[in-house]
Amino acid sequence: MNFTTSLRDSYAGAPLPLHLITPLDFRSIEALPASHRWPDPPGPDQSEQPVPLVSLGSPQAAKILNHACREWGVFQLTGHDISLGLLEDVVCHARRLFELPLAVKTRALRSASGGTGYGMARMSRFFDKFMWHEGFTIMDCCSLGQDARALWPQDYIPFCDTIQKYQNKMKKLCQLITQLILDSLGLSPTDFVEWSNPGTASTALQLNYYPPCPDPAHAMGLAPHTDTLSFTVLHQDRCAGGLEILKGGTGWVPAAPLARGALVVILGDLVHILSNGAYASVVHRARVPETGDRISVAYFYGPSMDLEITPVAVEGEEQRFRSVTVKDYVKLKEKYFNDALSQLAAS
Ligand SMILES: O=C(O)CCC(=O)C(=O)O
Ligand SMILES: [Fe+2]
Repeated sequence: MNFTTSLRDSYAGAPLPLHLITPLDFRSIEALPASHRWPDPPGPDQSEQPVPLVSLGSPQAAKILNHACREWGVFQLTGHDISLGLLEDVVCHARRLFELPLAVKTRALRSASGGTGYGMARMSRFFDKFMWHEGFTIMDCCSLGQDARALWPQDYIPFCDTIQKYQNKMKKLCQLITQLILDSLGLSPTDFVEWSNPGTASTALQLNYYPPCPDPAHAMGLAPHTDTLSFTVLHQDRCAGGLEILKGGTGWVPAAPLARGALVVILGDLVHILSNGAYASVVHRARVPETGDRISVAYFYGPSMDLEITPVAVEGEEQRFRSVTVKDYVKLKEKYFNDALSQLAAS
């Protein structure tokens, strides 16, 4: 029998009420409702240097990655082998999904204690206001088939095929990124096997949709948060009005793709813990575009839920965090959200 916990199981203990799962029917809205109006979110700082660019295979890659992880907690990635065609296909399928009527999308609604399917961002319960966002989360092929069949009973296969192809490619890319990150922290090949075993890795794919908004300046696409696992690989369908990251000492910095097909890699809490705080787990948010809609595709990647993470020892430096298993950290994040890291502080 397999006792290994999956990412999906770890949500089962915290059921959500329906009003925190079902998004608004955005297409029927003519003015921004009070429930979705955020008190003047501060705007981005356009003067900051752009997010560092790591080109896989370039002789500078390791050096730029090291700098980006320490100073930014985010980098753009080019030189990967995810084709523009596949990136476009996955966005096309996401658009086809989000353009379905709400009554059809709710056939694949996330269950109260589930992690997969259609619905609001899970973090909605931590905020007073609702976000201008709809999401669709995929964790394994079993729920993917079931949800896709509920959406398109006669025609679900093309969606499943594209998603599976994208997940397979992403998993391989994430193994490579994990290796680069662990190398840069001076960890060994044994650590790499533990952190990036494709058979036990924790992964989730999240399709994000930000519909056209009557008052984008006062709406919030995704509220400020850090990602929980090792890192997230984000594909954005357009360059305007989207991802912003909070850079220490500067403020919000836009992180639109610098080149066609450039992916954004956002470091998460697990790498922050592993690096004893040296690598930033970057706070980020998504704004709503001024015009039109926006789609982003986030692939969350981490090690087995059973792996125990202990910060790397650096001579002369105190250990900032207690050791924690991935599954216990996911539980802490579910309970404390943006305060989860401080719960782990070594006393
Ligand atoms: O849509 C974006 O740019 C951000 C998405 C994101 O942060 C997430 O899905 O966790
Ligand atoms: Fe995120």
